[in-house]
Order: sequence, then structure tokens, then C-alpha cells
Amino acid sequence: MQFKALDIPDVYLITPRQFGDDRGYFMESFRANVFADATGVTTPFVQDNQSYSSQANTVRGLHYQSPPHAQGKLVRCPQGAVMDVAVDIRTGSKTFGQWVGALLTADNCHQLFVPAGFLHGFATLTPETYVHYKCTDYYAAECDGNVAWNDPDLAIDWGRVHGFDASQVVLSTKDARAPLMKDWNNPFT
Ligand SMILES: Cc1cn([C@H]2C[C@H](O)[C@@H](COP(=O)(O)OP(=O)(O)O[C@H]3O[C@@H](C)C(=O)[C@@H](O)[C@H]3O)O2)c(=O)[nH]c1=O
Repeated sequence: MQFKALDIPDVYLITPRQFGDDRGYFMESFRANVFADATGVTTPFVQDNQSYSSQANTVRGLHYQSPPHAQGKLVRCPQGAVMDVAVDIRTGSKTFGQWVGALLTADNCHQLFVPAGFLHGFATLTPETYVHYKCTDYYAAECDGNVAWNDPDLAIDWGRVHGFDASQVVLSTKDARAPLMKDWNNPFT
């Protein structure tokens, strides 16, 4: 399993090792000791989530849970393809307000680790897309929050070269009403 730190420290792109044969392949998709050694994150993952999006150009995000229930997330795409994005909202961070993204597909088996203190979101690049992620804290509705996926101050590229079409975006009602960063109170002080 390979871990590559991205341009924002603490965000990792993870490539599991595949053992291929005539049947297909086997891989370990998560291993706690290897993950902790590579990232230094020892907070256990306590909840697994899966979402299914029927259409391409669906954006879920940008989401966070505020302290004391902030979540680190280990994200993968077992069917289809997504552009997965992490935005640094850690007050005082040198990379505050910056984003990194990774193409996660069922074929490349890549995973993105998004630490606590980040906004997280993804755009589906294919119909019939599943996203699975492990979380380091339980869902807490009262700590749930979001920021607009298309905030011009963030200027996120949701995967235009991979076919993402912003004019066709599919959003939840909640995400369509999300505030801009400049109008939002950051709970990560
Ligand atoms: C996230 C979550 C939602 N729910 C419920 C609340 C709501 O009624 C329903 C759908 O929730 P949402 O619309 O927030 O689902 P969704 O837009 O898919 O939200 C997710 O987006 C990605 C990008 C993340 O990073 C996740 O943490 C989560 O915020 O599911 C849970 O019961 N447990 C959970 O852990």
C-alpha cells in the first residue's frame, strides 16, 4: 500500500497493492497499523458510509462536522469515478482555504484521506457511482455543516478534463443553499 502526501500536508493519496490473477484481483483496502504508521493518525475509524449517485455531475459537498465531532475520512470509489476534494479550513494553517483533489475510480482503486479540519466533497464523473468512506467520528447532525461547492474564492476544479459539466450539476437542497466561505463562521478555531 503506497501513501503519497499531497500538496496540502496531512492529505494522502493511497494506492492499495493489487494481487491479480485469472479471476481478477485481491487487495487490502484498509489496514489500521499500516495507515497509522504512514499518516501518524491513530484515531480509530468508527463509522463506514456509502452513497450511491445515479447521475454524473452530482456534487455532494462541501461538508464538515464541527468539533467535538470533527471527522477524518478515508474515501474510495468502488464503482464509477469521482473527483474527490479536500479544502483546508484549519485556522492558522499555512494552506488555509486551499484545496487538493484526486481522481478516485473503481479501476485505479485510489483512496483519499481527508483529515479532520477539512471540507470534503466529490463530483461524480460517471452515472451509477458508489462512494464508500470510513470516518473517525460518528455522524452528529447538530455538528453537520457545509460550504458552497462553487465558491469562487475556492475555485475548485471538479474535474473538467474528466468530463465534469458544472452547468448540469445535481445537488441536494441543502447543498444548493450552502453559504460562501466569506459569509460563514469557521468552527475550527
Ligand atoms: C452523513 C450522514 C447522513 N445521514 C442522514 C442525514 C440525511 O437525512 C441523509 C442524507 O444526508 P446528506 O444529504 O448529508 O448526505 P451526503 O450529501 O451524501 O453527505 C455526505 O457527503 C460527503 C461529501 C461527506 O463527506 C459525508 O460526510 C456526508 O456529509 O442521511 C446519516 O444518517 N448519517 C450520516 O453519517
